[in-house]
Amino acid sequence: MSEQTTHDTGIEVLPDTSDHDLIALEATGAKGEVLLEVDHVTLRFGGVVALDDVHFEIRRGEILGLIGPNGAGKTTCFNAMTGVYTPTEGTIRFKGQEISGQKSHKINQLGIARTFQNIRLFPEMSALENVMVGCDARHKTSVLGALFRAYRVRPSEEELPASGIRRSFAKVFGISRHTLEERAGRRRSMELLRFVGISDRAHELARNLPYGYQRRLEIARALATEPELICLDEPAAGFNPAEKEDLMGLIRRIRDLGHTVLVIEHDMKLVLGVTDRIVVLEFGQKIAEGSPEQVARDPKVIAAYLGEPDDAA
Ligand SMILES: Nc1ncnc2c1ncn2[C@@H]1O[C@H](COP(=O)(O)OP(=O)(O)OP(=O)(O)O)[C@@H](O)[C@H]1O
Repeated sequence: MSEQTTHDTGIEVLPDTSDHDLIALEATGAKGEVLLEVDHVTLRFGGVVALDDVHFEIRRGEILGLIGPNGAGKTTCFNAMTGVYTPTEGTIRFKGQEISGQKSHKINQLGIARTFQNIRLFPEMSALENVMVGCDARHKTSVLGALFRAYRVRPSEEELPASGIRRSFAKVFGISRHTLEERAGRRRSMELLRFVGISDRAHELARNLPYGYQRRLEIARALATEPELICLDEPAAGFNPAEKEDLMGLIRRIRDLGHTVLVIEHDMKLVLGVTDRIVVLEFGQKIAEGSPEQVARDPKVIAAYLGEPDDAA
């Protein structure tokens, strides 16, 4: 791992995070196939039509940007996809299965994780513990199994204690599945912290971490649930240009690990620079969809979102 560095400007730059031992997500489908489908979704809050017959697809392996002016319906769309709201009309399918109306934790188990515009961490837990909570969601041991260490399994050579009576005991009686899962979760959580570039403060309370670290910690925690689709809600909010540059690299590396990425972002440079495709909303309706180049040239997008045509360049 390289050391944390500082630009001449005094801007803190996080270390290169490409050096990690994370194993890529096991592929459960072909790259490019439809992973999630927002199928003609309308969502009303009383008289407000937050989403109006919105239809688009997210393909496996891509980085899709969801953009639009304030109040366009982006967050509502995220919330509908992650079980916070149920569409008034239309449906949402993930890997062909209808997920609209399902509970958030169930949708997470199916393989969708998200971060929030306003960071939501466990402030009194350490960075590492926050990520371990995400890993726990993948554990097989039940609460009773964990309490009574009910299931014991034969450990591999690396999983055995180094020496002494504990090693002999573990060889004869095995190790509880809960203990092994906990150790594996701790190892993986540390790798995830390294992956997002904040392992140097793994043991600090989340509430004491600098803002940029907290944002990355949210991403690490979401990744800990091993999502096939990770949804990032304004991940660059409050970042300086150097941090935005780092974030673009991180988003690409998340995709390279096998995750599909959906990103809501206001920063056009970041969106145009990192996404494969972009969907544009305005007043709850989809007004454009295409490659960053196509979207940046689209007169409707320029008028609605980018302001003057010069801004789109
Ligand atoms: N819980 C709610 N109750 C009533 N209206 C809501 C609710 N959530 C969102 N809205 C309205 O729905 C519309 C879409 O809001 P939404 O937050 O999805 O937009 P957005 O594109 O994410 O905006 P921003 O970029 O400002 O976050 C807005 O008019 C908003 O006021």
